[in-house]
Amino acid sequence: MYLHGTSKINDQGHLEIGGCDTSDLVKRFGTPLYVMDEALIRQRCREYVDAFRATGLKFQVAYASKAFCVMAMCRIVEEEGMSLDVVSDGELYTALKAGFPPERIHFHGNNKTPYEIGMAIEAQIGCFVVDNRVELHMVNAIAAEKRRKVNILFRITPGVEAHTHEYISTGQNDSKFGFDLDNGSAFRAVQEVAQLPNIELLGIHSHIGSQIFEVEGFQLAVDKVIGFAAKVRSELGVIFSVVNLGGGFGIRYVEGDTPLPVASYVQAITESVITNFSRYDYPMPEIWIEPGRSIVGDSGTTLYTVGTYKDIPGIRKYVAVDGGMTDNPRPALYESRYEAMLANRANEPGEEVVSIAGKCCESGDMLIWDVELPKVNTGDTLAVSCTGAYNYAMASNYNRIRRPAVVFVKDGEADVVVERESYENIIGNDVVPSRMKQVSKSV
Ligand SMILES: Cc1ncc(COP(=O)(O)O)c(C=O)c1O
Ligand SMILES: N[C@@H](CCCC[NH3+])C(=O)O
Repeated sequence: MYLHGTSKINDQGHLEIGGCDTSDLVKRFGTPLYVMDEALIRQRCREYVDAFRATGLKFQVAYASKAFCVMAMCRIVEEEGMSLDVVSDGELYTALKAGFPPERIHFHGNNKTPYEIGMAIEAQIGCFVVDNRVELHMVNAIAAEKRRKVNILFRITPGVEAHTHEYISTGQNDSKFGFDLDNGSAFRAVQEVAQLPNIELLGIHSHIGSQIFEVEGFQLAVDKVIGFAAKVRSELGVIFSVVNLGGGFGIRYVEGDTPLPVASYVQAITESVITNFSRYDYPMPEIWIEPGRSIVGDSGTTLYTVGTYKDIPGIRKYVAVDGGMTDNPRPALYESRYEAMLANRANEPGEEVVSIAGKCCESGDMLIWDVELPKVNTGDTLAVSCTGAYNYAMASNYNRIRRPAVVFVKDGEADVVVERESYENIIGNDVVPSRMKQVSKSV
């Protein structure tokens, strides 16, 4: 397993993260356990902010909180001077409760409800990224009711297909997201804004997909954006002051993944904006981006306890852990691949190739198909790396499995930022109607 950030193998032959021995973490907090390397999260935030600062351009780096949205994470993002992108009332609520400055919050999503729009306007968030015409009119009407003028960006589909899994690519024309550039709906939307007194159009947004390793997709998107911006300026006299190029910057999950350094993505994007906008003699806009995965993905490691195993001679050996698709649905959803190691025997050489199964009643509940490990025993600790993004965020209670705790580790200290769910949490929203027969005994 590749060791990210502060992860290392210590003198006891144990995996250590953020100065904490994972064997101690397991004893203290139990498993499954999400362990987040706080120094690495902060390093990633700074890589983006520093790379933009070096350009001298106006910018905002908005963390796409959908990747991992908890209050402690919102605090880090605030402390690192970034903005925050939310896509639901739940994410907005989390950010506001964490004391995140509302003016640095951007609200995304293809179906914001009137309630969510009202809540965000009341909170005085920085801007809405408006996805479609119905929403545009809804935002204007709700803003009018509340006697406010709200900032928006238009999300456009630039017609760029990033090379990524079909389910996580979003920039192509046949997409549920955004205004189409090619069929004129984006242009008509800009025309309509002139009639909407409670809307202030700041600019345009494009997101081409996720887990992207090349810069060409972003450059193509900039090319489309400037073409559109120039047409809008010449035909409607409207000038965009913000261009948001979304997120999607890839990370190294497994050997063979070849992400670029953060600074290279930023450099490619800023250079492309400078070149293209200068070519049209267009005033340089503020550049915004929205990384999620590349801020938190490689900081996360999930620790599991090995339970049962089953050897099918000539076929494979299944090793089952105490979590699975409930804490990491990505392999089941996207066939995503992960690396793993035995955290309690981290120096021992590989002896067998096994497949890691989860504990759900579901054949597809597999975390890793083939991984080389020392001979695995019941009770070993399995560490799966790169689980910081879209794991806790997408976790479920399928089979009524309780969601694991999340700890932040840094300089030898471990702080719980999300408690392990309790049985009370599991049944907390259940209601047994009084007409149903009372049980004589309860646990
Ligand atoms: C609009 C938008 N912005 C930002 C992101 C964050 O993407 P990533 O986590 O790949 O950086 C996404 C998710 O793909 C998204 O849909
Ligand atoms: N949730 C996805 C990516 C979608 C990102 C949001 N548009 C993942 O785990 O990779």
